[in-house]
Amino acid sequence: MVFGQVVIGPPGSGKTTYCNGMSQFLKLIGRKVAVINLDPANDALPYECAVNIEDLIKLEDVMNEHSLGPNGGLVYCMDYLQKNIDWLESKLMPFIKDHYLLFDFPGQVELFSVHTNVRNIINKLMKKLDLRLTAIHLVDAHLCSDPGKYVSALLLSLSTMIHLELPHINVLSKIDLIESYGKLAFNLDFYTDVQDLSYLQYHLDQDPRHAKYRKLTKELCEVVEDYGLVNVTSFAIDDSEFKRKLRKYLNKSNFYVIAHMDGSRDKYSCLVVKDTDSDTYLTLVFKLEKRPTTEERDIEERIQLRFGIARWFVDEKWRKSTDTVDRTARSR
Ligand SMILES: Nc1nc2c(ncn2[C@@H]2O[C@H](COP(=O)(O)OP(=O)(O)OP(=O)(O)O)[C@@H](O)[C@H]2O)c(=O)[nH]1
Repeated sequence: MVFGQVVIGPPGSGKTTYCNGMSQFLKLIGRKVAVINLDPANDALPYECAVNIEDLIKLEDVMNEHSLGPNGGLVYCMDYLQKNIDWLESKLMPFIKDHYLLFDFPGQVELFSVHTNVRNIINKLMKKLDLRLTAIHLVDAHLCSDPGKYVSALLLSLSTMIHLELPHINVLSKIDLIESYGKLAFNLDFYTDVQDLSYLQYHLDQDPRHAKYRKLTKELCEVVEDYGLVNVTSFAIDDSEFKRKLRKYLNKSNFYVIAHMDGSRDKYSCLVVKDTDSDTYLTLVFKLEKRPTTEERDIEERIQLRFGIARWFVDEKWRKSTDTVDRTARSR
C-alpha cells in the first residue's frame, strides 16, 4: 500500500512550493519521496521531478494545435492523461514499493469541482496501484482579508471535497503573509473553524455594496454550514511546526495510522480532520446511502476510541427520513 497527497488549489495558491517544501521535510525525516508533476503549465520546477506530464503532453502544443486558451488547453491535457493513464501507471511503477507520492496538479479549479477527468485519473490510480491518497487543498490566506472572497473559498472547498470524495484537508497557505494584508475582520480561529458564519454575514451586511447580495450570501453560508464538512488548517512553507502538524493530519487522513488494521478501510469515502486547542480531533465521514451496518458501526467505535471523533454522514434523503447517527467522542 502506497501513501501520498494530491496537491490542489487555485492558481498561485502555493502548490508547487508546497510540494517542494513537503518533499524536503519528508526526506529529512527519512521517507523516500517522489514528486509527480501533473501540471503541464509548470515551467520552472523547484523540485526534482520523478514523473513529469510534459513528457506526455505540453500545454503550449495543445493550445497551438487546437486553438485553445490556457483553460481549455488544461482540460484537454487532463482528458488526454485520462486516456493515457497506462503511461502514468508505468511511470509510477518504480516508486510504488517504498516511496511517498506527492502529486502537483494544475490550478484550474473546475478540474476538481466540475470536470470528471481528474477524479477518474485519481480513482484509477488508487485502484490499480493500491494508493491511499489525501487531497491537500490550498487556499491563499489572502482571501481571509475579504469576507466575500472567503465565502467563495469555502464553497470551492466544499464542492471540491464532495466532487473528489477523497480524504481531504483544507489549508490556508502563505499564512506568514497574513499580517501584511491589514487587520482581519475576525481572528484567525474564526476562519479555520468555520463554525458560525452568521458573523460573516453580519459583517458583510455593514457594507452597503453588499446589500443586494444579502439573501444570496446568507443562503450560500447556510449551504456550507448545513454540510458541516469544511474546516481549515493553516500553513506557511518555512514553518516546520506546521509541517509536522500537517503530517500528523495526513497520516490519519489517509489511514497511514491504521494501516495495520483490517481491510475495512475501504468503507470510508471521505474524511475531515480538525485541530482544536491542544487536542487533535478526527472526524471520519462515512458517506453512505443506507443505514450503517453493525460491522460499520463497530469500525466507528474503534476509530472513536483510538483517534477521536467519528461521525456518520449519510445521504441527505436518509438523514432526513430516519434518525441520524451523529456521535462524537473525545480523543483518548
Ligand atoms: N510568503 C510565502 N509565499 C509563498 C508560500 N507558498 C508559496 N509562496 C509564493 O507564492 C507564489 C506562487 O507559488 P506556487 O508554488 O508557484 O503556486 P502554484 O499554486 O503552484 O501556482 P500555479 O502552478 O500557477 O497554479 C510563489 O511566488 C511562491 O514563492 C508561503 O507559504 N509563504
